[in-house]
Amino acid sequence: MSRPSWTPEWKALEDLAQQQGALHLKDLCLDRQRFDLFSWRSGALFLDLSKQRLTQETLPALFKLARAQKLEQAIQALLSGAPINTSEQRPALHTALRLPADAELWVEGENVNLAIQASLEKMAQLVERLHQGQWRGVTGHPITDVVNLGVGGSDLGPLMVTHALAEWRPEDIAPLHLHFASTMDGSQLAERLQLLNPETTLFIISSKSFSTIDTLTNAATAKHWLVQHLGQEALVLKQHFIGVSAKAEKMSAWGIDPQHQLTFWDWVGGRYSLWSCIGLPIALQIGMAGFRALLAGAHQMDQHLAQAPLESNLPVLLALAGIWNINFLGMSAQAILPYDGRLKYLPAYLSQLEMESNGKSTTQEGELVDYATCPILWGELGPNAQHAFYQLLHQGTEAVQCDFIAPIRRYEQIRDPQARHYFQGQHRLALANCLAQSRLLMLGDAAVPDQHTQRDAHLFYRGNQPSSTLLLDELTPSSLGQLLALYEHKVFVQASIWGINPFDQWGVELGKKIALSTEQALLGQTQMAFDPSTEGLLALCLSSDPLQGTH
Ligand SMILES: O=P(O)(O)OC[C@H]1O[C@](O)(CO)[C@@H](O)[C@@H]1O
Repeated sequence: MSRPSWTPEWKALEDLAQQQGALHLKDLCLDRQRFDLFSWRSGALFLDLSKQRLTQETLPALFKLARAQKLEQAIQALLSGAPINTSEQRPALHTALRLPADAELWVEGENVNLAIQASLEKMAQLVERLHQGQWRGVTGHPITDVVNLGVGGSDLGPLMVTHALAEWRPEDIAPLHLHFASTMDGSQLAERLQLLNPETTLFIISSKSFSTIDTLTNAATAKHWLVQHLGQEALVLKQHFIGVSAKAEKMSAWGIDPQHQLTFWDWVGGRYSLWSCIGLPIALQIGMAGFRALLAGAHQMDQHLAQAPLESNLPVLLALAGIWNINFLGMSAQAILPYDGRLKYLPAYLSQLEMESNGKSTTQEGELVDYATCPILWGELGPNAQHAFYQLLHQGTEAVQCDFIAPIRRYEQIRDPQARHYFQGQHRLALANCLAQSRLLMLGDAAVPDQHTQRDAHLFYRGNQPSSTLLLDELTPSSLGQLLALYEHKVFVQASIWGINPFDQWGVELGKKIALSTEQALLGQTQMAFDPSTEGLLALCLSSDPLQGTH
């Protein structure tokens, strides 16, 4: 495939950007048709791009670029299980994980859905035992607390969804509290262990590779804590650990009972794995029925991706708006701004999804790109960010594209009418702020005509910051599944247009290797020469290491 930047379609977009670069959003939105022209619905999601700096010429030109880059064929290759992760010679089949139970997907002579359904079944049995209070620790007490030990995709997805859907916890299950510990320095685990009872605590060691040092170090500390309090190492391993990984042999070598191992496949990328048994904490939180509803929502979006024409295909539209901003309007930052506290961990999850997937600078053909790829993506709950970094969005020097995300309806399940009244009032306030902020970012101080009488420069809002608004009818397992699959596919569409592989992450490997040799130096076990800066810092750490001599 030719580089996108060498195609006539790219050149046409550059010309368009030259002609339209000076257009301000406040002028574009004089067109009363704009909302109808630039908004679309799929299932429970409504996407509004009318606050993007798009015109009626821009989108068709972007569709031409997408077609020139063979986007439709790329989507087909993704969904059919073609080996599109070329640097690791395998498919990226997270979409297979959410197929309906009776669907078939044949990849290299095997219907992969059989193994997927069997894995879900084993997961359901473990969930059932814990929900019924039948899983007991070594002293015979039922498990009440489950700690997920994992990092990256083995932490961020389950953490985010578990938090987002906490209200969907079935009422008729045994009390079960979920906790997450990811950081290698042990701070989260140390804090948790102080509050937990070893007799009633179960750990999930969640690691696709089962070789991630962060997770294995936390797991070793957890095992030591249990054995210290309960003795009986063999029983502790059996009764207090579940393993989730693509490497069954490594779980067995660590000591996890095969009955308590859940396995998945190399063709599920870590950051795309919440749909697999890595999603065990989600199923523990919302039950298997809720977990299956999440999968079904994602499948609905997969079908939309496969079937909708590019012109009304939500992931394609979201991706193309991003391509326009990044490659033709020169924006290198993107903010994720949910206006719902339940989506607190969505920005961190999307940071991994987008930046680990598309933070690349070589094409699939091994050439250096001569265009920008993934922007720096960060975010925070919108209402909190208003009191933190929105100042930069409104008056800083950076152009930032923003994604505003909110449910339309909330708190309908609260039975007490008075409490419902107060909470729905709070949600209305959040929605009002969401719409007001995107409007102000678009229009600048033209949003408030009186402001024009102010001449002081420090009061000036320039506006023209583009944003997308994503409204969910309400936040449910299904709508969240649709939203997450939307972003997964947006990432894939952008990667396809940029000609990069979104499914590998070689850029994180070297850091892991050199951390090992650096740890050797901190243990005083290497004569290896470092650079002067690192040597200076190592010397400082070594001179005050309380563990020196005890290793
Ligand atoms: O599940 P694992 O194998 O422990 O990996 C955790 C994370 O580490 C990474 O490989 C990056 O180091 C991520 O891609 C992955 O989600």
